[in-house]
Amino acid sequence: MTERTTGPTTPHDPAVVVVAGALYDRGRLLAARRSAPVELAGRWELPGGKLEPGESPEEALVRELREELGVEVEPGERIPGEWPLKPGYVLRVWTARLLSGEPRPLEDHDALRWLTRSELDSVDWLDQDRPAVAEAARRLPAAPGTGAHG
Ligand SMILES: Nc1nc2c([nH]c(=O)n2[C@H]2C[C@H](O)[C@@H](COP(=O)(O)OP(=O)(O)OP(=O)(O)O)O2)c(=O)[nH]1
Repeated sequence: MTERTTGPTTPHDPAVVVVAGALYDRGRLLAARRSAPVELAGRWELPGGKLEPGESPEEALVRELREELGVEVEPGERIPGEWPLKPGYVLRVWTARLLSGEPRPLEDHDALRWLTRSELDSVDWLDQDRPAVAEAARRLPAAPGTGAHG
């Protein structure tokens, strides 16, 4: 897909909102490795994309995860907070539950991994995503059958 090279042009322009999903399945969180643009390629993120005009964040999330991963998801709660990305862009994160399909890196990504809480540090997250991932991890349901709590 095309990459916008500029964000808002004046300080009064609202930031572009990037909606990303903390997609949970069986006690694991989905991490996606970016394949583009070059400055982000190879680093890991929460899949998602830009909110389009007239769309709710939940609609954007469902659309982006369908396009990028080929799955249907049900958005849950917003994870409180807003994280700055490049100038003029902010990241907001919603939890999401997999309804159908097995995620595949169809667009923007070249690898996916399901991570348990103890595996979260095993991938090289984008720096700007780390606080969001930490918040997402706090909400990670315990893996079934582990007896783990908290
Ligand atoms: N989706 C997503 N993008 C992120 C994260 N962290 C981060 O810096 N970004 C950046 C990468 C991109 O510059 C921008 C989001 O653009 P995108 O390329 O994923 O969104 P999109 O599908 O709507 O874009 P486009 O290709 O249609 O232009 O935010 C993240 O966790 N998730």
